[in-house]
This record gives sequence, C-alpha cells and structure tokens, in this order.
Amino acid sequence: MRDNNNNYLPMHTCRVIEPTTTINRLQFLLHLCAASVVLYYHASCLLSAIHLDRISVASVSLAFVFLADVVLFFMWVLSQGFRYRPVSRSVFPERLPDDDMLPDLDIFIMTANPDKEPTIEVMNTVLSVMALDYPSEKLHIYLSDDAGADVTLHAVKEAYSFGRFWVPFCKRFAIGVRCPEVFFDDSKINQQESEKEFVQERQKIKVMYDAFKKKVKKLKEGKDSTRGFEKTRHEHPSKIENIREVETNSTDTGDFIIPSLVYVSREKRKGVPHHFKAGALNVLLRVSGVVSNSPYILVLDCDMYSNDPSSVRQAMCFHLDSKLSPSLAFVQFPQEFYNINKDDIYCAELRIFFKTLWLGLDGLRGPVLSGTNFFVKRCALYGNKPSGTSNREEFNLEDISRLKHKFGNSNEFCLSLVEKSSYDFDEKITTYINPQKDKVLMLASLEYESDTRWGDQIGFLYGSVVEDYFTGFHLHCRGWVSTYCFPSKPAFLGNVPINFNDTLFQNKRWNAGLFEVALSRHCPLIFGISKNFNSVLQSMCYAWLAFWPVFSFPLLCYGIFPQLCFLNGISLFPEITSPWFGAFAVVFLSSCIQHLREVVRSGRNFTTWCNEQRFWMINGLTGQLFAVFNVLLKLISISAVNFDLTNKTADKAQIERYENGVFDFEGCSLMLLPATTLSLVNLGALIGGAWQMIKFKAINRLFAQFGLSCFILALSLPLIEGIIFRQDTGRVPPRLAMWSIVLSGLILFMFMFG
Ligand SMILES: O=c1ccn([C@@H]2O[C@H](COP(=O)(O)OP(=O)(O)O[C@H]3O[C@H](CO)[C@@H](O)[C@H](O)[C@H]3O)[C@@H](O)[C@H]2O)c(=O)[nH]1
Ligand SMILES: [Mn+2]
Repeated sequence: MRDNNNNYLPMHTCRVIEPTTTINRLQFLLHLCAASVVLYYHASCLLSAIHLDRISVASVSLAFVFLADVVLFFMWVLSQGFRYRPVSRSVFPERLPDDDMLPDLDIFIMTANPDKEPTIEVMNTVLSVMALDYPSEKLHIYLSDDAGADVTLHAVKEAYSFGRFWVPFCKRFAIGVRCPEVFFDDSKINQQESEKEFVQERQKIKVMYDAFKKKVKKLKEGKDSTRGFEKTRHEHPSKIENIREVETNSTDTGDFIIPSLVYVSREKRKGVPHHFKAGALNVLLRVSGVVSNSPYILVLDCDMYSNDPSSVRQAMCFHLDSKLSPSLAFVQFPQEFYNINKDDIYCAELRIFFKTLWLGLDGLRGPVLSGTNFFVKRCALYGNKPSGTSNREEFNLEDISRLKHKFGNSNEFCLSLVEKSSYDFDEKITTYINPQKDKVLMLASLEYESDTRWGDQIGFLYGSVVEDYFTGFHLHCRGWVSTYCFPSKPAFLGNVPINFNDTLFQNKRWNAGLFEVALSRHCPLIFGISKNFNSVLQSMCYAWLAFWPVFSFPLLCYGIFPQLCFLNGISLFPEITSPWFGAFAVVFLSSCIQHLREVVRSGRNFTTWCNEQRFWMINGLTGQLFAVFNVLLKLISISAVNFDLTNKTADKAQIERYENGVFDFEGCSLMLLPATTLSLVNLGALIGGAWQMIKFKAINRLFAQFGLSCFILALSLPLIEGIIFRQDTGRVPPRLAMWSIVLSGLILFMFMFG
C-alpha cells in the first residue's frame, strides 16, 4: 500500500525498546565485575579450606556453593542474549492487499482426551476460528483427535451445524470476541451493538447455542462415550471425515460461506510410538497437504480460543511483506490465559517468556516456536532452507522416488509438494475424502512414516517432548527467522492448570523436554552455533532454555549448605564490614533489580516479583529437579520422557481455592518432597542459628547467611503453612508432610551432632 505521495507504507514496524536496552547493557558490565569477584572469593576460600584441613563441613559446603556459583554464572552469561536487543513491533492490517489477494490458511486444532479436555471448550475453539475475520473460503480447519473419541466427532458435527448460524451472525454484527461461550457470558453489550435487530438476533443465536450445549452434554453422558473409551484412546484405526459435506444441505446460510472443517483421528496401536502432539501435527500436515494445501498454517491447542478475529490479518502483515517473507518461517503470538487468579500464584502467565524473553529473541532472529498461537509457512516445515539461500532443494516430480524416500509413499502428497497455486478445494475434498478415502487414510496410518524423514528432518520433530521448541530451533538453524506479534488485545486466550500438582507436572514436562535437547547432539551451544554462526546470541538463548532445569542444582546447594553452616556457626560469606561483601550485595541486588525492572515493564508489580521468586524457587526444587533425573534415567534407558496431558478440568473446591489465591497442594505427589523438606530445614536452621549468632555475638560474620535464610523463609511461607498450620483439603497431603518433617529432622540432627 502507498500513501498520497506514492510512498510505500510498511505493513509492520519494529523498534528497539529503550531505555531498557541501554540499561541492560550497562547492568551487564556491573554484574560481570561483581560476579567475577564473587567467583574469585569463593574459589580462594575453597582453596585455602582444602589446603588447611581434611574434608570438613566447611570445605564440602564451600565446594558446593562454589559449584553453584559457577552454574549461576554460566546461566547468567547465556541469558544475556535475551537482554541484548529487545524489540517491540506494530502491525497495520489495513494496509494488506485486497481480500482476493490473501493466501489460504489451514488451521490445526489439537485435542487428545475428552476426559481432560472438556468437549464443549474444544468446540468453542473450533467455532471461534470458524468466525475469524478472513475470507471464509480461504479458511480450512482440521481438528485432530488423538483419542479417536466418538463424542468429539459427533460434537464437532453439532458445532458445525451451529456454526452455520454463528459465523454469519458474527460477521454481520462485527462481533469482537467470537468464542460463543465468552460472548454469551459477557454481560456488557455496548451501546452501538444493542440495536433492536442485534438484540433479537443475539437472543435467537443464544437459544441455538444453549441447545447445542445441551446436545454435547448429552453426547458426553451417552454410553458410547465412556464404554471402552480407555481402550480406543490408545488403539484405533485412522478416521477422516469431511464435516462440511455431512451438513451441506441442512440449512440456508444466506450469502455467507462457512469455512471447511475436517475431522482427523490418526491410527494408534498400543506399544507403537506415536510421538505425542508432534506425531498428530505431522498427520495433519500430510492430510491437509493433499486436501487444501494452504501455504500458511495456524496451530492451536484445543483450549486456545481466538479472542481477536483479526489475528490472521495481523500475522499476514509479516508473511506478505515481500522483503521479510522469503526467510520468515513463522509468526508467533504470545500465550495468554483467561482463568488466571488475581495474583497468579503459580506464575501460570509465563510472564518471563512471553513478556520479556521473547521480546529479546525477537530482536535477534525471532522467538521460539511456542506450541500454539503461531502462523507457520508450510514449506518451511518440509525440511528446506529459505528461498534464495544456497543448498536449497527444489522439489521435483521427475525424481519422485527421491521425494518418496523422504516424504513417504503417497503420490498425492508428493504432488502437493510442487503444487503452488491455489486450486479448487471442493474438488480436492471430494476427490480425496470421499471416493478415494484410502489414499488419504493411508497418510494417517501408523506405517506411513517408517523409513521416511518425518519427525527427524521433516515436519514437527520427535527428538523432544517440547516439540515446539525443538522444531523452532531447527528452523532457526536452517536459516529461517521468526517474528513476534504481541498486540494489546490478546489474539488467543487459553486455560491454565489451577492446582499446584498439575502446574508442577506441566513444568516438569517442559523442563525434561528442554534438558533432553541440552544433553543431545543438538545441544544449542554446539549444534546451534555450528549451524548458524551469525547468531551466537540466539544460540545462547536457546541454550539458556535447554539448560533451564540445571537451576535446580544451585537452588539445592543454596537451600542446604549455607543453612547448615549457619547452624554450626560456620561462615561461608565475607563479613558485612569487609569490602568483599559489597560484591555479593551487588550481585544479589543486581539480579533482584533486573527482575523487578522486567516485571514492571511487563505491566506487573511487586507482588508478581515475589510470586515469581517463590515459584522459581519451588519449581527448581521440584519440577526442574525431577526433570533432570527423568532425563538422566532416560539416558541410561531406565525410563522415558512422556507427554502427560495437562488437566483442563477442576472441581468446585479447587476453583474456589484458586480464586482466593490460596496454594492448593491437594493431590501433590512425592515431587513436592524436596521443596517441603528444605523449607523445614531452612526454618530449623534459622531458629537454631539465630540463637547462636546472638549468643556468640557473630552477627557480623554470619549476617549473609542469616539474611539468606530469612529470604528463603519469606518465600517458603505457603509451604510451611501447608505442612504445619492448614487443616483444609488443600494442605500438603499428611503423608507428604510427615515425610518432610522426618527427613528435615534427620538432616538437621546429622549436621548438628555429626
Ligand atoms: O499426544 C498428544 C498430546 C497432546 N496433544 C495436544 O497438545 C496440546 C497441548 O497439550 P497440553 O497438555 O495442553 O500441554 P501444555 O502443557 O499446555 O502445552 C504447552 O507445551 C507443549 C509442549 O510440551 C506445547 O505443545 C503446547 O502448545 C504448549 O501450550 C493439547 O491441545 C493436546 O490436546 C495431542 O494432540 N496429542
Ligand atoms: Mn495447554
């Protein structure tokens, strides 16, 4: 688009965030100096301790504290990549070409278990994207159902019938949020919308929506949905249905076209690896390849509904920019959530990632692929390099055997690789989904991928349970870039676990997936830098994420040794009057201030700062610690790293506790034990140590350890409360509490008299 003076008007702009960037760089220098002094101090103390005596509490403690410092320093260096050049972008969708020039879009929605993912919510996600503000004939929705559940298939048919009314209604009245559940829940209808005609229509649609909900509820209660479900969830043949065709002649939608909708459930057999979400995504990639073959794909988790119908147009501002487009693999939107409580006690907002770190990556070569809410270019997923780079492979039908070797044995799919122009979707869908169903069913079969490059070079990669991170990393290594689109109105909104155990398990999965990559030959520090040397900073960021779970080590060390030494009157840090102390104070304050600056820049306050400090501490001793063990056990083939689905349901009591901001430990597993034990050790050491400190007038010498213990005590209050003071069902489960008390007692006893 051009302005009146015929100047080209950009569809998006990007600016470096200042003064944050400058402050970050200055702070880097300060922190580097202070941290070096700290390392030097601990190293020299350690050396003299080793020199002086045999193995003692002091020398062992110093050794661990020194190692912890080294790990923290290593992670801090890596994290500088994120702080080097954060940027923020704006988009101007009104400058996009006319509608008929816009490309087609395939939309993948993933669901895996109707027991954990309420069907009505999944359907709301489907309906919200059916009504996206984009030419409907260019939208092709695919619902992947990994459970192969009848209830989902029947429900999606019902959803489509309702959608035939819902979509025209949304478009006619330019509805702002097109997820029906949210729309009808919203009590505030604004002035302009409340014209008489609108009110009448709204009423009519509401009745239909309620009827639809009732039908879904009935389906769920029906005997088919539960009988043998657990069996079919793990074992079922592939099934593909064109939902639009089923409903074609049932109603009249006037002038409005409704997007197409295809239900896909891939084949599953017990004992045969199916690669979790990545496996399901790859099936969709193939099926949609032969059916609609749109050049762009939007991927959504089933709980992420579209909150802003203009998101596709926003994403297209990047994808259709002729300068950026050749190397642009995907546009990532943040994950934002609708059910977070006021103070976000479990840090489910993932603020640090979506509101700080991704902005930093965006200033380098783009954010990490984040599982959902991204618009990816189809051809980037086919293992190729960006166009215009050397060694790019052009797919060529003359050499079809080579294509088949990589992409599997389907002529239709290989053909789709070279087919570029848009073509008649309806013809394709009737060709492939109806009479020749086998040809497309085969694409969703278990055998299809054997002896191909799917999952290792092509599509979403199987090397890690965080398939998103891993796939995005490889895209960046191959020379692609990504951009981050963070509009003020959330484009998509999802659902977070509201119980502590679920949160910890989710974090454990992420950490295990990341650490798998850190310990593999794809470790970003080696693989990333060797593949794409122009982005050392980007590789550092990827490495920071991959090594994220190693934070558990310094947390463990700093959670045991300073406390036990404090109890024994052994000092690990310089005296408060010594100049060395200054270096420690600077490192501590600099990290706290950096964190606080970032929290405030994200529009949050001191409470968020406290909650994040607390959550990182507990998560480090639970989710991250267990993730490290999980991966180490996998390396020696004792266990596997699994994708345990996050629970999206909760009972009334849980919801109430969550809304009141009370920690909910109900159902917490053994994973919590290290955190509860150490919080008690800290408490015990603090009481015993403080008494001695005062008695022997050692305040000067032990002040640092005293301060550290107080800080940890403040952060671990909810744990201590949950173990000792609470009586409700949300307290730390009694067995767990008992074990923590016994263990912490033993540890304290050992060190006091050992
Ligand atoms: O075998 C599987 C497992 C999961 N899913 C779907 O994957 C999505 C994400 O699963 P969920 O349990 O909600 O995981 P989260 O912890 O919320 O997932 C985060 O982390 C994942 C990587 O671990 C990313 O894939 C997700 O997009 C990201 O939101 C859901 O729609 C599932 O239905 C499948 O389709 N098949
Ligand atoms: Mn989720």
